[in-house]
This record gives sequence, C-alpha cells and structure tokens, in this order.
Amino acid sequence: MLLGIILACIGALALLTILIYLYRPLYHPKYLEDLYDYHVLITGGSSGIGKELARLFLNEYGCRVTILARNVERLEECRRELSPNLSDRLLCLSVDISQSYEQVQNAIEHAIHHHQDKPIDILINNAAIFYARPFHQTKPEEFAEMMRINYLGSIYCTQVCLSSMKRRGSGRIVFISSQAGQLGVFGYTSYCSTKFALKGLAESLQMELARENIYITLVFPPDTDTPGFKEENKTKPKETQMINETSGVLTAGQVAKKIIQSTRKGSFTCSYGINGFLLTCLTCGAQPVTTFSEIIFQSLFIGLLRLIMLRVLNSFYRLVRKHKQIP
Ligand SMILES: NC(=O)C1=CN([C@@H]2O[C@H](COP(=O)(O)OP(=O)(O)OC[C@H]3O[C@@H](n4cnc5c(N)ncnc54)[C@H](OP(=O)(O)O)[C@@H]3O)[C@@H](O)[C@H]2O)C=CC1
Ligand SMILES: CCCCCCCCCCCCCCCC(=O)[C@@H](N)CO
Repeated sequence: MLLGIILACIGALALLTILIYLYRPLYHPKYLEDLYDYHVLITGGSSGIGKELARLFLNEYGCRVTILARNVERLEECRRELSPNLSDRLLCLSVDISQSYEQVQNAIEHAIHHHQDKPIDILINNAAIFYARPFHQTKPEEFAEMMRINYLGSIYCTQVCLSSMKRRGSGRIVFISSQAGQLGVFGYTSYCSTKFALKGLAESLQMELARENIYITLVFPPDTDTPGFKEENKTKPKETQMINETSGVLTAGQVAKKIIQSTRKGSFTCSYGINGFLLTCLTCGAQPVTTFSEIIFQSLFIGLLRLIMLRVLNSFYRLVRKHKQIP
C-alpha cells in the first residue's frame, strides 16, 4: 500500500517534470536593472502616453531620450516642460515618421550623433492617430493614412533601430497597440486594423529576434486620458464610448509606468486591470510566453474566458442594436 503511494507520487512528479520541460517559457529575457544613460527613442513623445514615458525615462531613470513628433510648437513646449534646464539629455526632433524610411533614418542618425554616438537601446513605437467613426463614414484615404502612421511608421523606426541592436546583441522594442488591438469595436474599423497589424508584426518579429537577445513588448492600454483621447471624444459615436467604458479610463502616467516595467522584464505583452488581463489571456493565440504563470493561466482558463467574453459581446451587440432606434 505504502509502496503504491510512493510509486504514484514518483510517477506524478515525473509527469509534472516532463510537462514543465515541454511547456517551459520560450525565452528568458534579462531584467534591465539600471537604465542610466540608456538611449530611449519615443515616437509621439510630445503628448499623452509618450510624453509621460519621456518624463519617466528622463527624470526617474536618468536615460537619454529622443522624441520624434511632427508639430514643432508642441515639441518645444514639451521640451520646456520636461527639461526646464534645457539638458542635452533630451532631444526633440520634428519628423513625420510615416513619410519615408529615409526621413526616419536621417532623424535617428542625428539623434545618435547628438547623444554622443549612443545607439538606440529602447525603441517605443507610440505615435499614432485615432478617431472613431463608422466604416461607411471613413474615407479610403483615411484608412490609408492611419495605416501609414500607426503601422508603417512603426516599421520604419524599427528597421532603422534594429541593425545596430543586432550588431550589439541587445535591445528592446515596444509597440503600443490598444485593447482595440485585441477585439473589434464599433467605430474602430480603421483603428483596430492598424492595431491588430502590430500584433502580427510583433509576433513574427519576436520569433526572428529571440536568438539576437532582442525582446519585444506589445502594449494593450484601455482608454487613457490624453490630448488625443480628448480629441477623439469630440466625435466618438455613443456606441464606441459605451463599449470602451467597460474597461474604464487610466491616466497617461499609470499607463507609462507599466510600459516601463514590462519593457525592463522583456514581457511579450503588457495589459491593464482585470479586464485587460483577462482579455490578453483570452486572445493569446500563438503568442510567445515568458513566464510559467502565463502558461498555467492560459491553458486552464481560456475555455471559461470564451464563455464570459460571449456574454460581454452579447451586451455590446444589444447596445449597438438599441442605439439604432434612437434617431
Ligand atoms: N489615449 C487612449 O485612449 C489610448 C491610446 N492608445 C495608443 O497609445 C499611443 C499614444 O496615444 P496618446 O498618448 O493618447 O496620443 P496623443 O494623440 O495624445 O499623442 C500622439 C503623439 O503622436 C505624435 N504623432 C502622430 N502622428 C505622427 C507622425 N506621423 N509622426 C510622428 N509623430 C506623430 C503626435 O505628435 P504630432 O501630432 O505633433 O506629430 C503626438 O506626440 C497611440 O499609439 C494610441 O493608439 C492605446 C489605447 C488607448
Ligand atoms: C473576458 C474578458 C472581458 C473583457 C471585457 C472587454 C472590454 C473591451 C473594451 C474595449 C475597449 C477598447 C479601448 C480602446 C481605447 C483606444 O485605443 C482608444 N481610446 C483610441 O486611442
């Protein structure tokens, strides 16, 4: 009897070891302890989430920061706010990242030169435009423009930064997607597509880069109180607004803080709050994993989460139908 129990225990242990071996995290990024003097490039760093990221990297972590955005006045204002003593550790450059690879390349070369030839250690692809509008009211050129900025702009910046990251065998690349990059939402046909595209990009690129010691973080914020969000709210359809409210509104500072944490860890995903966590678990698909807790949670709960999501979706569809009756 005792022998039977011992054998069963050994058997269970062996099975567990095999399972743990078979289903181990795919890679183990090194935690970035000390970010001092890191060169961080933030696209769209003159406003909202990007600006909070710049503030933290600059003032809390002692990084060298380069910001790329278009509007010169906004850049100048941001420079005065983040670095009143006009430190040369912050460089603000005016460039439209969606125009061409060459323009982005020139700007980044200039930034590297400015920061004593320090290549980019962390790239944050944050710049984007967004507005919510039903499909039939969105012009074809608007689809193209959003894709050019939100998706192609990220490609250009990433391509420019990658060659030196590969040479040095280190680097972190962040893509700011959105919860709207995890599920389709009324009014976001153009925006969701650009954010879903980033997910395909991030997954494929991580598979190419794991052997280079370069790690990607894909960020899924809910609504965040930023100048862009205020602008979006002026014309946002009621349906979109009500659906988004399910996940609440965060401050740009809250969002930025967690982006930095996840980037230091090298986590593939970064999400917010309980809804964000569940949504990321539900939509993990074939994403890479970096921790055992993700493996366990995802494998045990996805079925249940699907059922919960169907209930939530049902309420969204009801809401959309109901609004049709109001003239
Ligand atoms: N706020 C929210 O509710 C949420 C936002 N997100 C995502 O977070 C990111 C930041 O959003 P948020 O802080 O609200 O945005 P804001 O609109 O407040 O700021 C956007 C920034 O991007 C810059 N930018 C836009 N187009 C270009 C371009 N072509 N070239 C260079 N820079 C550009 C803007 O500067 P300029 O116009 O001068 O170029 C600005 O600095 C975006 O990717 C957004 O999709 C995700 C979830 C929720
Ligand atoms: C099983 C789990 C249940 C989860 C519930 C899911 C709720 C989804 C809400 C969608 C929110 C979309 C926010 C987009 C914000 C954004 O990107 C714009 N502000 C533009 O920037």
